[in-house]
Amino acid sequence: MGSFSMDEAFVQAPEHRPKPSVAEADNIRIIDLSPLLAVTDGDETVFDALAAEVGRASQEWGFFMVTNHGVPPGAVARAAEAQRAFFALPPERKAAVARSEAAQMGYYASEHTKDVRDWKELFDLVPCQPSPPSATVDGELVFDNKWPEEMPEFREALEVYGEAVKDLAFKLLELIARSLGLRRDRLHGFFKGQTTTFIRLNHYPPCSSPDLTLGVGCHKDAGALTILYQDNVGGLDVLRRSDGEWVRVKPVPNSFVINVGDIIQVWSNDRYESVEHRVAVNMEKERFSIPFFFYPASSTMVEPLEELVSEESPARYNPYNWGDFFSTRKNSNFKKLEVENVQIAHFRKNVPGHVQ
Ligand SMILES: O=C(O)CCC(=O)C(=O)O
Ligand SMILES: [Fe+2]
Repeated sequence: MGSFSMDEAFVQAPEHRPKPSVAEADNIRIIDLSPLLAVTDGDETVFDALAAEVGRASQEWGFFMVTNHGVPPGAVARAAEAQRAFFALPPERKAAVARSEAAQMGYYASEHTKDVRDWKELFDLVPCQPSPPSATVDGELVFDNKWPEEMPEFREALEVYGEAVKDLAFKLLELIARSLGLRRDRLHGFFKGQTTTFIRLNHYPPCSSPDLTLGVGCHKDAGALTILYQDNVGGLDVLRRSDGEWVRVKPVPNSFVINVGDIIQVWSNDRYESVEHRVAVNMEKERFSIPFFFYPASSTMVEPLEELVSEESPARYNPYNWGDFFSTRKNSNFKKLEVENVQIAHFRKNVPGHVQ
């Protein structure tokens, strides 16, 4: 990998540093999606049972795992192989596809989460490249993929992977909608046209001081859903709601971790809450992960769904424009900021009797 050496930019405040040992999470819901493959359009019972499981997990934890999800194991293996090959390239070849503030897809080695540098390098790409002229968000962000030269297999593997995971994303979106008592396709409209969905390849090199730093600082995912592949090293920690403890999510072969994001929290008017998570690093092993950030169209106004709002349960958030939110976030991850990053809490209404 490149040359990461420990310096103060990576050091977390004492309260954010990982403890020397983090308990493994138990009771995580692992939802077997194989019944979905068998469901015919007329048979809603099986679908509803899965939706109920997704609903319970989203309430209790804000995340769950899925198996038998329909993404071919070969497509995952090839994407993971391409990822390893890319990060093993010499620094100058990675620099040739570096992302910039204006054109945000590509390679990057100094991501910040809440103003502390993450111990990782990454590569971002969009799964569905828009046809020219390139799509922009708010006239600012350019979503053009940068492909490394002389690595056709890298591009091919990630395009195939992106298509397959996109299918899973829509299945999960249907389950979430149904779990909230809505029509299966209730949320589809937000993902029409040019979405802001992107795929991130993460590489966490071994670290000499894993007690001081994090691969990704604690955060919540801002989008709708995250579909995360992780290798078998481990390091993803989630904040357990029942007791506020950090617990480690043990890698399960052929599974994905699904995070409920902030947008679903807002759409559901707080029935579901997005999960706080972070990544710990270790001294011996590098780690790889691939989050697929399922994000709506940039023009989307995010607000509690009208079906879930009533006199007894008034809207807890003011509407916000996703494109503006996203570009502000992306730019702030790019560099250190003097001000607090934009959060959904900034759009929370003061609802009488509701203590948050
Ligand atoms: O690497 C992981 O397991 C999670 C990464 C993550 O949370 C993120 O990129 O938002
Ligand atoms: Fe995340």
